[in-house]
Amino acid sequence: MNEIFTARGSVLIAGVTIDGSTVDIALDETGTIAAIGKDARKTIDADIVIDGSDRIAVPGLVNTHTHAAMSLLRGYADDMILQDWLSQKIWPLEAHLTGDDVYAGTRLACLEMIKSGTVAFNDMYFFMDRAAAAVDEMGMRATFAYGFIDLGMEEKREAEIKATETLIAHIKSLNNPRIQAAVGPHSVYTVSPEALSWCGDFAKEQNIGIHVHLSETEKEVVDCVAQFGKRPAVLLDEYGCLTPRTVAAHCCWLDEAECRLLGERGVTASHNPASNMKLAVNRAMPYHWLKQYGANIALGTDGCSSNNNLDLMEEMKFAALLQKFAWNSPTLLPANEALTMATAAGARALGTGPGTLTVGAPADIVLLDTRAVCNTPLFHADSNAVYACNGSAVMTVLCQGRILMHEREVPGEEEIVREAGDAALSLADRAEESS
Ligand SMILES: CSC[C@H]1O[C@@H](n2cnc3c(O)ncnc32)[C@H](O)[C@@H]1O
Ligand SMILES: [Zn+2]
Repeated sequence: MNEIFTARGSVLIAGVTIDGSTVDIALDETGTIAAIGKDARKTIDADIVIDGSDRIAVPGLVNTHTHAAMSLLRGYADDMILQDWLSQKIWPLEAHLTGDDVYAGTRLACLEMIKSGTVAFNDMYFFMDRAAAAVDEMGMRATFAYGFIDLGMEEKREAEIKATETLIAHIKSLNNPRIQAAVGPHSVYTVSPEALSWCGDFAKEQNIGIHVHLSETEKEVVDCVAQFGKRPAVLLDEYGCLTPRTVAAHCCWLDEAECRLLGERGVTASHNPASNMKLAVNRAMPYHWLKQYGANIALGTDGCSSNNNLDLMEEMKFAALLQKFAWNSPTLLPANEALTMATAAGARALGTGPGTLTVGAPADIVLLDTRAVCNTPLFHADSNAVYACNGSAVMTVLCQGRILMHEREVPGEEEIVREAGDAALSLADRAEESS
């Protein structure tokens, strides 16, 4: 293995481009940005030197909504409407998932995210202790929520409460600053009011975040109003589930008052444009209202079964294009805002630092290839990053100062891909046999 992956200590990224200027970035032994500037190399005696020529440095990307191990379900069921897709294909297959599957699927997801510039993600799924083990090995950051679904059944609710408590105790016991826990009520259509209330209280008691799907489809809103006499965001708020540490995924069908509510509560709205377009949810997240009312607006891919990849570079372009198209405004969501959604807003959502390249920030850094076709010509780096490039322009990735990928090499790639491929086939076979 290239010793750049095993060496530890201070790092110098020499002569890299940031905002059109050539600078050095010096990282200390704790993985913090110690200095940025023309002479930053003089501030440290670097143990590791990365040549930054022909590279643009941007902050590491943050994926604020995914189900990482669904990488195993990539291409398993496409071109369906959401409710049928979940109830006929996804949930029956997920019933056969094992902890080993989630470990293999999460490693594959981490590999894919690292290769496209993502350093941190917000995950909601099952067997999350195994997902956490995978993330620890891969060197990324993640926040894990057990996907809580009780469907109004008391017995199931008790089991989901236990599973949530067990996961959170486990994650806290790891005492790993890269790995955090959240409470994960799946949605207002799968979680009872009693359970939502428990989730809100428990998140507050544990001082952790909440990860929830919100207003993904019109049906969700119509059914919620019919059943509870209020819209989904209002219902979540009533049970204490809208907080500054809540990440609400999708938010497609929010009305203006709900956007104001999310802004007032300091909630993060995670925009998932590829998944929304593929599942044809028929309305784009109202970015303009959420921005107007001060919500934190970040970006997510959703799972690999509705995207079907985890490339947040691509997702920035989908976000900018979908917003312009849906709201008939070519000036909406310009490239620099798409980059902010994928970096600083995501980092704020998960509490992983400022999500900027600034002194004192965690060294979560991505180096893009200036020689790539997508960066030629290079009039505006933000424009190229959002509209022209995808994850293949990412050359080097650091998380907390540790080099996770260099010159597109990630240690263990072949084995990760092979094991995940085998796990996916075996999972599909087990589901097939039992049907
Ligand atoms: C209980 S863990 C998460 C749960 O959510 C399912 N899921 C994946 N994508 C979506 C989506 O777009 N909307 C709703 N639910 C989704 C996933 O398969 C798991 O069962
Ligand atoms: Zn989702």
